Amino acid sequence: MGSLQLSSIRKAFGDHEVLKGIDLDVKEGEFVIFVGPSGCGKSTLLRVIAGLEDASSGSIRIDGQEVATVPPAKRGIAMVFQSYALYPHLTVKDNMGLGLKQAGTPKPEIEQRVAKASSMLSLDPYLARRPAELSGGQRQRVAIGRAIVREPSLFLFDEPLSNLDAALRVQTRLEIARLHRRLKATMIYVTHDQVEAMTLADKIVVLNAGAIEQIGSPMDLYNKPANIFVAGFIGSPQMNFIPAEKLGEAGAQGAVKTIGIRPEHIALSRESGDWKGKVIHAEHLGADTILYLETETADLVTVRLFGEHRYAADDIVFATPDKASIHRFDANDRAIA
Ligand SMILES: Nc1ncnc2c1ncn2[C@@H]1O[C@H](COP(=O)(O)OP(=O)(O)OP(=O)(O)O)[C@@H](O)[C@H]1O
Repeated sequence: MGSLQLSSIRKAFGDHEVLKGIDLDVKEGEFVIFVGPSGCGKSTLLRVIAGLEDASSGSIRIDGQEVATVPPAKRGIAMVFQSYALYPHLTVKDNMGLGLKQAGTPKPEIEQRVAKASSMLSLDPYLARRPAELSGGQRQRVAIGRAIVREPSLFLFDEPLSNLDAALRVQTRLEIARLHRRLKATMIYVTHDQVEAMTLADKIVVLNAGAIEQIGSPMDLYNKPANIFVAGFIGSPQMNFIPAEKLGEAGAQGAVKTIGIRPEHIALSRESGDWKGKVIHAEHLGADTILYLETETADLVTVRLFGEHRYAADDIVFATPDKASIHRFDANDRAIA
């Protein structure tokens, strides 16, 4: 239960086409994450799957059944929103059970399903409280609990962690990962947080201006980005891009227009190396040191070194890219294998 196929999904608001023909195959039990810049259509795509928006054209099949004309409540989907969307006057327990009650589920079954979800999410101590008496993280767990009790075949999450502070985000992220392993349910999740995407997803869908740029596992996208957009979007700090002609490679390999090298794939030395440069800024993060260099070949090269290093602004250094980790792109920004 819980497979999803999207074919040629288009969505326009007036004459503004927000989704430009989306094809996607999600297998039962998969954790799929949509990422992309603000406004690229992530939330709209999720809302179309949920039935909260109608697609302008295209087909949506859940477990092989076309659902384009099936109302949201009948799609076997539960959605968790960034804003939690809890009822303030109801207790945690009643918030979690409300959907089942409205669907006419017998009371003993509601009790049993709420108890199970509550224990899974460590919400037992809070069942009698109202949302105002909970922290943001606890509220989001209640919203997730409300989704779980419905035993949907498909969970949809719309930036569920973005209202939480950094520590709670990590904790709730781990809870969602554990939940996915326990429930073995299909989950589709929208985020603009790369770390969430890289750590939770079986499969990441990178969207840009209403179209899919690439679909792949987190490590596929990191190691084999299909184009400059994906290469620049996945990985932080961002990959360095250098016009090939500046490196003298264009002559040797005519099709190569741009060279990409990730900051963590560049070695640094004070004595010798491929590119001479000057440190214009150094960020000492403890676990990492991030250096921004001005070099003869590129205006700005970002280098990420593991651990602490004593480089400072104005130091003269030599940077050497790891040859095996270089990405090459053609004139259409596509990766050259
Ligand atoms: N109801 C609507 N009416 C008109 N335009 C809309 C509507 N909903 C979304 N849009 C537009 O569609 C585009 C995609 O919006 P969407 O919310 O899907 O993007 P997103 O990728 O989720 O962005 P963000 O990361 O900022 O939430 C935007 O240009 C937005 O302004």
